[in-house]
Amino acid sequence: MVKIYQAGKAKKSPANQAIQLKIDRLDHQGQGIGYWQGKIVFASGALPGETVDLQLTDTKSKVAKGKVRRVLDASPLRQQAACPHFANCGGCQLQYLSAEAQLELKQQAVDQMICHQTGLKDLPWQPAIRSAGAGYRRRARIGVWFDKQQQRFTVGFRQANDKTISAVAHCLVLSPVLAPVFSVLNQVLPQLKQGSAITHVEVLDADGQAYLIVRHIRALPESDQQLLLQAWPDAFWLGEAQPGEFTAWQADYRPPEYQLAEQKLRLQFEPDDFIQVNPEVNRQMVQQALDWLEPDLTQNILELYSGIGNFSLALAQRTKAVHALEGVATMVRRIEQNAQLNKISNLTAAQADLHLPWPKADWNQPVYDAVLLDPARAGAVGAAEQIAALGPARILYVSCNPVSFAADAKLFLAAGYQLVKLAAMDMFPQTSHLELMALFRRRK
Ligand SMILES: C[S@@+](CC[C@H](N)C(=O)[O-])C[C@H]1O[C@@H](n2cnc3c(N)ncnc32)[C@H](O)[C@@H]1O
Repeated sequence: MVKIYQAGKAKKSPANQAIQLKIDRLDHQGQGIGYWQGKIVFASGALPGETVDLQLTDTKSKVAKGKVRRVLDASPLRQQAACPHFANCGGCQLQYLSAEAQLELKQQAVDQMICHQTGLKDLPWQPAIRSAGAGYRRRARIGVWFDKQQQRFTVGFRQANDKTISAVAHCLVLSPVLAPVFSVLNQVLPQLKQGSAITHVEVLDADGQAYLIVRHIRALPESDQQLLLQAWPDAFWLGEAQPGEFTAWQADYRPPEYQLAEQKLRLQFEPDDFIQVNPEVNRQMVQQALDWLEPDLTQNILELYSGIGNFSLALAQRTKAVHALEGVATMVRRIEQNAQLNKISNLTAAQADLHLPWPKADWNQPVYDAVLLDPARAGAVGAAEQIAALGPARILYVSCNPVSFAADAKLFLAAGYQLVKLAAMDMFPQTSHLELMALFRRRK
């Protein structure tokens, strides 16, 4: 089909427009909200009560977005960001608030959003699970960029809303075990023959043992591998030539694992398996799931989105039987291996895409006392109705996205469940993200 070019009306670029805005409240993504010329305006970097000089980046008929250029009247909650990379790095958007204030404002914003979406009032909030504001991340992706013209490497994180890598020498939220990564890479990369083949390095702190997974788009010669190994000999090093294809570089390599000390459990995993990023919050979260579900040895539990068995093993220790479903087949094998490793025999697992209509299967029967689900950010797309159709007395929902949680909660409420407990879990301090745990009970 021939496309005829028609010149549209010249639009005024919003990029040049700056406005003064009074901020009313924070939204669930940590952005300030204000009103201007009949539009709702989302102001990144602004706090409730502040007046800011805002650079508009996008305007539509009813909505606009912008970035704070200058705070004209600051909130008493505003503080100096602790990290020198705050202005450029894409990671920790809320550092201009204390960890306490971040959690309080995030919970308030999520409360308003859930009430608005579900029609509920007075949500049954329980005490939040808190976290240290620094050094909590056990996993991160460190970007590597080679500038051909200047023959120079940049090691760091992607800048906010940008593909450019911003040089970082120290990361506030990364586990201290992984802190050497920046100096090690900066020192060794220029010595490599094929250093420009490295696009990023994934780092992992598995209960104190550092792992470095080097993603390279061309083969790395043996001599380059040796230089990397020598630069941090206590770490385990792996190469990743293709996404998901890992080669351990050391003969004494052992797969990463973490422990859940309260439950005396060990969980092994592979470098690309999902694990919860904040080990201290994860430990408390698993314990809280047990406390809220109160499993006993007469109960059958269905667990959905089970990953490598983070909740499954702990549940199986306290119940008659747990059946775990997970979309990634390799992680299903990992649950089974982890069950063996911990001598647990009442846990079964299977692979299923839970967002498709569920098949007729032994596990798809209304025989469960409780269902635990912990979906990815998209939420339980299409699964919520199928869970409710099984009719468990209790549903425990762990969510990393309050928006998809609110949509699913609405479906559970409509299917006859009551929200009886809700708690924030500060899994990602300094960022706008908030993890939630909710307990639903079927009305009699
Ligand atoms: C937030 S993680 C939780 C994993 C585990 N509960 C934990 O605490 O480590 C979500 C899990 O859901 C799985 N998943 C994502 N989409 C899925 C789908 N459509 N069907 C089944 N599993 C899915 C992912 O592979 C991942 O393991």
